[in-house]
Amino acid sequence: MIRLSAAAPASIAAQPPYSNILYTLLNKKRIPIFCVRVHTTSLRFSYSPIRAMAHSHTVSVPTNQPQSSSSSQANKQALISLSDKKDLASLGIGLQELGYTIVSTGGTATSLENAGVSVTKVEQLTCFPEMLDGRVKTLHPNIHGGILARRDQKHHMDALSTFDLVVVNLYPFYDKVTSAGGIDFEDGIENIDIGGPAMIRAAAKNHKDVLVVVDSEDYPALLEFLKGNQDDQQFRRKLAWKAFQHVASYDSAVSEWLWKQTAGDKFPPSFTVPLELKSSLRYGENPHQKAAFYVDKSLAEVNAGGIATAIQHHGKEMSYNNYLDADAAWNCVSEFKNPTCVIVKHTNPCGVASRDDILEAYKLAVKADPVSAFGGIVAFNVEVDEALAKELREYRSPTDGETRMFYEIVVAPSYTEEGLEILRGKSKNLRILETKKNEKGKLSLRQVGGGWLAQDSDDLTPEDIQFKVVSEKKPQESELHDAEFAWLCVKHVKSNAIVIAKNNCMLGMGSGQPNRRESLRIAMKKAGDEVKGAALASDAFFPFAWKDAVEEACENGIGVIAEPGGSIRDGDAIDCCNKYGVALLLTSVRHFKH
Ligand SMILES: NC(=O)c1ncn([C@@H]2O[C@H](COP(=O)(O)O)[C@@H](O)[C@H]2O)c1NC=O
Repeated sequence: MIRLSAAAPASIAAQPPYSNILYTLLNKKRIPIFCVRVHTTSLRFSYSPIRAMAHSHTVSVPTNQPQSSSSSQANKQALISLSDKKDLASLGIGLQELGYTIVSTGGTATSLENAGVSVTKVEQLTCFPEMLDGRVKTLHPNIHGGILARRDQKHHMDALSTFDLVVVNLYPFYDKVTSAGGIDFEDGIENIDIGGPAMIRAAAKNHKDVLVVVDSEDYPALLEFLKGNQDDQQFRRKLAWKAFQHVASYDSAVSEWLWKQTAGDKFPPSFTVPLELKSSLRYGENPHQKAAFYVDKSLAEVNAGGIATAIQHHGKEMSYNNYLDADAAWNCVSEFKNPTCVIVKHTNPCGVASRDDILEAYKLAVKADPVSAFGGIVAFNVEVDEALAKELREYRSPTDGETRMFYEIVVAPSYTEEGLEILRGKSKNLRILETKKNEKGKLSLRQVGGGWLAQDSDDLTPEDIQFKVVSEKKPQESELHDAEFAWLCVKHVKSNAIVIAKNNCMLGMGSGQPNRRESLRIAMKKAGDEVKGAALASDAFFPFAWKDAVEEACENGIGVIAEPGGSIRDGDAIDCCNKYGVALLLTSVRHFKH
């Protein structure tokens, strides 16, 4: 072993990674390396005065580095560090053919070598082995200097071995913390990648000269780009944008997970929602509005079900309004335990029916408001089989008994093969969606000008609520059941909301009126004669009773009323119901939907 002097062979000193090592050793003394033995094919060095960390290492001279056929790629260097090694071999071979020197971390280097690609190990540049069980591998000036050096600054470039390409993907933190059975805290911490994001950010910052790739889908485009002799800053910028976005989403998952570990409030002082483009839409709510649909990639949304993750089996592409309506229909139908059909128009359920026989439920849901149901969204909480699909295809509108019902979308948790085939035959445009039941307990976010409102999703169902009888008339078992059914429906109707229901079927509803009395009148008109003895649910209390909504409902023969109560005139509502012999139930729960 000899002490290295400034007289080290110039031929070796000029070659990366030796230029780096020697630069470090001789000029800048950035790390405490003490001895280097120079062979024709290796440098042997030892470093660190700390006994526990003393090492002796041999660095091989990469004698078999293929030379580029294209002179523009000669002496180019790529840094590759990948947890997900998908398509690594083809990338490595492609880069090697282009004459790139490849520098890699442990597992990545092994995979590349197994694929017959020559690799320089990161340690050869850092003169330091991976330490702290992989917590520190690439966090070293020789790596980050090589990524961040500006080509137009001489003092940046002096004796630095630079990287032209950085390909990194990160520890699979997201997959680990969302895996079945979860992950314990210590494992979660160890799966937070530190060195990877540092390299990605450095390369993305210096994208003018350093290409950065975080997604294996981009390997083919990268190789094509490198094969061409033309630079394209737009390509580089797009990769840099993707790199920062990748790290931002990664960090948002880490921070979301960590916040949960603090047992902190449901509403953190700040948080980031990672969104991924699912599709660009033809237009927004109206044709002059451009639009796109994004899937929420938060940890809270993993396997949470819902319309964003639905599989579309058939039909025209989903539109902006289709998503809103399908969401409303699915949210509503998912809440029912018995086989149920919900038909939605403009986000309001206009038909809801539950029956053991889903065919019957479907027909009753249409019958509730056949005019509105036409062109609506039909949702089921049970599988769509051949018989149901035939009914959907053939059923004629009860308004004229002739026109076949037409729908924009059918949503269900599953379809039989036969059911799907029949629905596909109904229309080439009919969108057929399959999705999973929504999870409860999620945060609901909604945009207003300049901000977002966050709240718990409204998960309360009649089982969670006490229907307190406050009238002299006690409801019969069937009336109580009707009130509960109406209650579950009214929760999904836009305020002011009134629903009239009987025998597991919505008979009429009034939605979105600026006064409750108007909603009541609309609901009663739709229910017609069937209003007699039916249940009425109101999403919020009645501010007035006499000569107002309560009395009007009683006069028209409503059998039972369910409302939250809480008005200073609750006494009037009770007196009014007592006068007309109507049962009045107070729920103490309001279901505004704005
Ligand atoms: N700490 C470091 O210096 C470091 N440098 C690279 N990594 C990560 O290590 C992974 C690759 O490791 P390997 O090549 O040993 O399979 C990559 O996901 C990369 O992001 C690191 N690990 C995590 O922080």
